[in-house]
Amino acid sequence: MNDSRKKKLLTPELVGAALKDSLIKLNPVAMMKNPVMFVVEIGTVLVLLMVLFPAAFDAPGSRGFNAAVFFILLFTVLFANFAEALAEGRGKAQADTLKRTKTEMKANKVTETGIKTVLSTELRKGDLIVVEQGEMIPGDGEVVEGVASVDESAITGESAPVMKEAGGDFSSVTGGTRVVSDRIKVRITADPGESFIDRMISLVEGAKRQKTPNEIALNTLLTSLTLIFLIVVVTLGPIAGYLDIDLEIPVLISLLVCLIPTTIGGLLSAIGIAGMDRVTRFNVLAMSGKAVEAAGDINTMILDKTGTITFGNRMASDFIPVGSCSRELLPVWAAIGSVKDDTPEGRSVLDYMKKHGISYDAAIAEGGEFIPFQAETRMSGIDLTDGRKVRKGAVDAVRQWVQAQGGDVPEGLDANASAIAAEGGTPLAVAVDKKIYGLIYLKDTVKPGMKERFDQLRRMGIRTIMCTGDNPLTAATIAREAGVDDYIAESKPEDKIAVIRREQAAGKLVAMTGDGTNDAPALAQADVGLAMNSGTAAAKEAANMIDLDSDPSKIIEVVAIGKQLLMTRGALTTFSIANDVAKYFAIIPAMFMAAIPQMDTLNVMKLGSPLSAVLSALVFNAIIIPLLIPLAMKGVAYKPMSGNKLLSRNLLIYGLGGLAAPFIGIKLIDLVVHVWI
Ligand SMILES: Nc1ncnc2c1ncn2[C@@H]1O[C@H](COP(=O)(O)OP(=O)(O)OP(=O)(O)O)[C@@H](O)[C@H]1O
Ligand SMILES: [K+]
Ligand SMILES: [Mg+2]
Repeated sequence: MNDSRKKKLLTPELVGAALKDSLIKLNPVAMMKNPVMFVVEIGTVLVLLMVLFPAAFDAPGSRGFNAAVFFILLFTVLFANFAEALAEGRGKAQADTLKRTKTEMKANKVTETGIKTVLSTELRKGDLIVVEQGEMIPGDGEVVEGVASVDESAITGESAPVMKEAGGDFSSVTGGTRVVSDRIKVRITADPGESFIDRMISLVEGAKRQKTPNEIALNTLLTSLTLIFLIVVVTLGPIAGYLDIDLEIPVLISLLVCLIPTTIGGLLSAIGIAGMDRVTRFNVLAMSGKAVEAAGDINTMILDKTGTITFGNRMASDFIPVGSCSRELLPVWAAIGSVKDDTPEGRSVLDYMKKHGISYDAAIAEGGEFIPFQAETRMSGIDLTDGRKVRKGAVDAVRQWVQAQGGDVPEGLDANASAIAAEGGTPLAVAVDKKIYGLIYLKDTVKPGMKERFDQLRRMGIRTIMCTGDNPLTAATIAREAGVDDYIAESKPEDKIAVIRREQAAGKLVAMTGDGTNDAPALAQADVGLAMNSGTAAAKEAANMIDLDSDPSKIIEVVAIGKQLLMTRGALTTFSIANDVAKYFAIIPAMFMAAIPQMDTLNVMKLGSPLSAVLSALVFNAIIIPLLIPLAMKGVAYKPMSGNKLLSRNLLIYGLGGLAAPFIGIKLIDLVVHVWI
């Protein structure tokens, strides 16, 4: 998949398929979706009828000229179709590659009577399966038991295997990937036909591609312009008749086609498709073009800390006893409080014990009531059968829990917690009933290169806010180290949504990246929600983009592509309309010159003859479309700078360029055409 994604823009196969598709797209039913080009198609058919049956028309004019007009018009439509077909082609090719990886697989389904081998297509949401080392994971799901390394290259193109484990934010697995070591039990989360690969196929195929609100608005504008020029040209006939000038229908049709915005009309959908495709080539799946466009206008970005800005494997790296607790006792209670905690943090406590050969009596925990970690309480633990309650969690949460029972806070707790936090670590307090025993030092590191990436975002005019459930001191340290603009500590899932809503209420567009189930509501609320592929199924479901490489800083590229998409569309619209204005000056004087000699002052271009003027303008109008296909596909050049600067620069280049290009182009074409007629 990744290989095909990075393929060159043009291959002979892609061009061949696009040529064929351009003919198929001539079907008027399909053409009607693009009103500008549909008008050109109707004109083409009319002129063809005049070439074939001149006797049926009042003033058909010269047959040779009409035939020339017919061919140029036909190519105008074909060029526009070709642009769209070419943009769609890469996605179709990718979809074919994906479909080939989607073969039927065997699955080991867990049933009441034991493990049964079934076909992957028989699996339904909620089914439990077991996947052994070397086997393909037969469907999307969440690991409910075990840890395994999984080769996800089929979807991400990345050959290094990734760890998947029950409980945490790294529990979701994708059908079609392979377990390279160990064995996991997986609960299936998607019915057949609704899997991640299925969604990916329909995405790259563009099967569900819908016009974005921006595209619809632009289309309405282009259609209105077309309608206005249609009225102008239709009324021109009688006016010319009154002045005793014969304007034949093919000449009027040519004039109309030159005046209506065919350049942008022909390239509009190619620009949108190519923008989506550029996002895909960065290994990001965008669920809609709307999401990509929204990314181009983002003002604020919300990121969570653990796993996004840091690596996210918060591991117990040290134990710091406080008060009268001994160095030996603290890890034991921490471990007893973690025996059933299958979050990465909880498991890391048990790993520490194993690694350092510290033994403890796990039997104490037997029969106890496990208290799972919750983002709301920020604690986890166990209520033992003898009545003792063990808790570990965020320092202030545990402190409050102890104080509520009338317990005291030992000296040194805060100082030690602050010391851990100041290093960017997360301190977890451990308590049994009324007594706090000490701290677990959870270590995590900031991913490299974060500072540069946030600098880049700042230059694009985007403010970054880190939202974390962690304490204010740890949050401040990591925020400083990573270089975010602002941070919010001790935030619960609803706080993230509140921040997003607050920004949105101030008229800002908000992007959010996340991977956890607790991020899902915020991902859904944000204008651009980018979920990590490593994240939970809930997060991926809620988001409108998924990063296959699970690199949250990738949002920077997505924003750049979104901006580039909006700019490309704006630039080509400006160019197209400026072009049409210039064509007006080429054709109108030439058409009326014979009858109104004063028109000659307007005839700045001094074209060979009225007929060669019309043909030259029409040829220019047609060939500008294929000439601009590379720009439409690649997008205009983008550098991080303020929106206003970019806008004025583009207006200058594409507005003035659009005015000048036809004068030069039409004059050159006329020099050649004039020789023939
Ligand atoms: N397994 C656990 N048991 C007890 N407490 C935990 C556990 N995991 C985390 N905590 C505590 O709860 C706090 C909130 O954790 P959580 O994972 O919800 O943060 P978050 O909202 O996802 O933010 P971020 O991912 O940005 O750090 C942590 O800072 C830590 O103090
Ligand atoms: K035009
Ligand atoms: Mg988290």
